[in-house]
Amino acid sequence: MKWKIVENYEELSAEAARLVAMQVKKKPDSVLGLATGSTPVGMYKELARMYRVENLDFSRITTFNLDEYVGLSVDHPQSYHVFMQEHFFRHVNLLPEHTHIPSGDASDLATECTRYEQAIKAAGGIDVQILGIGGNGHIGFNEPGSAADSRTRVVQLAQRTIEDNARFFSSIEEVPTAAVSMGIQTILEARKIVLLASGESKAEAVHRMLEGEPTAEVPASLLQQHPDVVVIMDRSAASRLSAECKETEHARL
Ligand SMILES: O=P(O)(O)OC[C@H]1O[C@](O)(CO)[C@@H](O)[C@@H]1O
Repeated sequence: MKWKIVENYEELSAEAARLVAMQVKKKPDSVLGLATGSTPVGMYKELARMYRVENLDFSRITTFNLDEYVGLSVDHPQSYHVFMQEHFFRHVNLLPEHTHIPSGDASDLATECTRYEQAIKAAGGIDVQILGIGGNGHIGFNEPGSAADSRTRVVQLAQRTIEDNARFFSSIEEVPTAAVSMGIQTILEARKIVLLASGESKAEAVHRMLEGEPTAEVPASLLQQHPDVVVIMDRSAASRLSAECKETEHARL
């Protein structure tokens, strides 16, 4: 894995957007894997600026989101469908039929998961997958204990994730307890992975991801087996890395 430590959230967002923009220019019909959560919001804002000001063209880009809450309709204010519209899709020239997010309110969720996997394959697989990281080391909604060979499926959310995400709902009781999520294997099949981590609350997970043994207990550590992962983190997220790890950052990128 390669990593880069930047000063703050603004720099993290700019660096992430720069990597995505490079991909979009290099391959205008790229397939991007997208993430929700607060971390990538700044990256989406910067990409929207690049579209407006620099004519970065998304018209041939296809996107697949990592996950969606079970039970929320596509127009629920806390659904990831609405999140993506608000933070990214409506600000750029992505075609609606090119954007994909699993349906968390499908009547048959198992069929929905299979359909989603097939859609990713039919699109030719994911070129660049953007990831955040949970405070417990989850990626997508693959909570600790998720199998390395897991694919898109219904997952139960860990108590910590429910607590972490309660800030987006009016009460913790409203946070869904399950989600449809791409699996670890689905994520590992992306040709390139860019993981973003910001803030002290991610420091322990980042340390275990980069410096711990790969283990299903820290799903992000399973990324160590992927040949092309870039981690972009700010100083607070990097605060628990060993001195050696911090010093080698540039050599490793
Ligand atoms: O960026 P945040 O809001 O800290 O969320 C981190 C992670 O949590 C999730 O939003 C799910 O809880 C992931 O999709 C994301 O990667």
